[in-house]
Amino acid sequence: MFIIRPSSLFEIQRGMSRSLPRQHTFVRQKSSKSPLEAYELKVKEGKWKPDPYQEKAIFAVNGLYQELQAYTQPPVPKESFHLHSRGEEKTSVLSKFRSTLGKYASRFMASSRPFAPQIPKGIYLYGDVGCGKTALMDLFYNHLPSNITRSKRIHFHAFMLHIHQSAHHLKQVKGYGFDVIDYLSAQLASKCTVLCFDELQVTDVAGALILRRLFECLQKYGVVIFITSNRAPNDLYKNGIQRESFLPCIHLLNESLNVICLDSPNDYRRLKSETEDIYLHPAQDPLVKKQLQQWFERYGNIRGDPTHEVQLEVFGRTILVPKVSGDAAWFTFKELCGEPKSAADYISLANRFRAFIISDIPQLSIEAKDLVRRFINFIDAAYDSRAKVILSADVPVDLIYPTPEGYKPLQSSEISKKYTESGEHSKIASESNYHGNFAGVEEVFAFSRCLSRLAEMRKSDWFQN
Ligand SMILES: Nc1ncnc2c1ncn2[C@@H]1O[C@H](COP(=O)(O)OP(=O)(O)OP(=O)(O)O)[C@@H](O)[C@H]1O
Repeated sequence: MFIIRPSSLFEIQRGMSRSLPRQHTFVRQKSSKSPLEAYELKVKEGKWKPDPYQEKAIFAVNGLYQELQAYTQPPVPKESFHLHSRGEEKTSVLSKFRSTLGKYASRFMASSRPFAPQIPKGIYLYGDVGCGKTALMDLFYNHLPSNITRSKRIHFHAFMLHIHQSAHHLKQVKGYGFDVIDYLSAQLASKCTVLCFDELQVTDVAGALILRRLFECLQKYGVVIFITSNRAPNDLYKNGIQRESFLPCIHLLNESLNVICLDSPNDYRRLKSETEDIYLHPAQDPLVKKQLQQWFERYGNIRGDPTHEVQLEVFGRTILVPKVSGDAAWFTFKELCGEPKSAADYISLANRFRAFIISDIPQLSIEAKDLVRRFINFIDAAYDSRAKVILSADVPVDLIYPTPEGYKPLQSSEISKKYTESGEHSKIASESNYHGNFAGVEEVFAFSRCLSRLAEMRKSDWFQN
């Protein structure tokens, strides 16, 4: 048994940034072309298919590029990112006066215009799965004008994990009166003029509240934001608890960003091409079991590194990886998703292993939100690190969880009826604590995105590198 253990909080935080998959630490390719020119070239060279929906969006993206050519971000006020000045402000009369003035000023700014003057409107690009949102964002990011020297492109999920971690640490050091999000935004603003967030989702009330404050602060410090999401701003955190406290954030997104719907019907991940037979069913079939073992041996190193257990330590917790050989890990679905695991856990796993075998996936009922959410988080992490994933399930992979086409919200009475059904699968499925009429609606959409990713991850060229 091996234990991998970061030694200190510093290590954990460094580990966090090191543990971000390649896509999160995205390196910008510099280019003299505009995003529009780069797009046209891709189509001309036949690398991309012509798509009128994307063309409309790329014109708007190019408009932002042109505005950025004339934009200079105002310097971040020094006191905004000094930990000490904030903590010490309470002591003198003068600083009390300054602090009161500051509060009035910030209240005024927050209510009327919480962003730096002349900041170009960023972009909020949303649409269905696989229609090219990230691809267009990447075109923008890789073809920023030469005057924009500082930029970041971050996967939203990983970014929020980082914010939660840093906020937790800062609150322990500075106490609860400290405006953590403003401080972190100032830090970020001092490092980037343009910030690209890929795949924004809002799934919990804490995230919703952080987001609102974060966007206010980033705009105040003159950071131009580009967001991609599967949801329109007005549909974010729909049916969420205390949604009313998120409405100002929606208002801010609508007001300060150019909201573009990429309503293309194309899911480019599903374009026909050679695929591997890696999503196997039924899981109990001896042939399926044999095939899984063969895949494990193909990516493991059975002779040099016989199958063993590994304990991986992530942020002070231990994740047990029951079967490991070389860079391959094998979990049953229950081991991977049957108990609480965070997105950070899955990101760490995806960074450590090159290939995953996930066996015995049951067909989940709609109320098995926690289980499917963990599975989706795992696939997201594996996709971002380009890991190979081989699955066995009771049913074809498309049927593991309902998709929007087959979705019908359950009434509470139907849910309780399902809970009373006996058997292993209904036991797994009954873990969710949800009791409303919209059980699993977010997860249904998230799962269809997950299927789009799985479609790309079974293509032969995914397996070639
Ligand atoms: N016009 C196009 N022609 C061919 N392939 C394309 C085109 N646009 C995008 N793609 C490819 O389609 C795949 C999916 O695109 P992308 O990741 O940008 O989708 P997305 O809208 O961000 O999906 P999701 O919502 O699931 O994250 C990528 O491999 C991308 O390079």
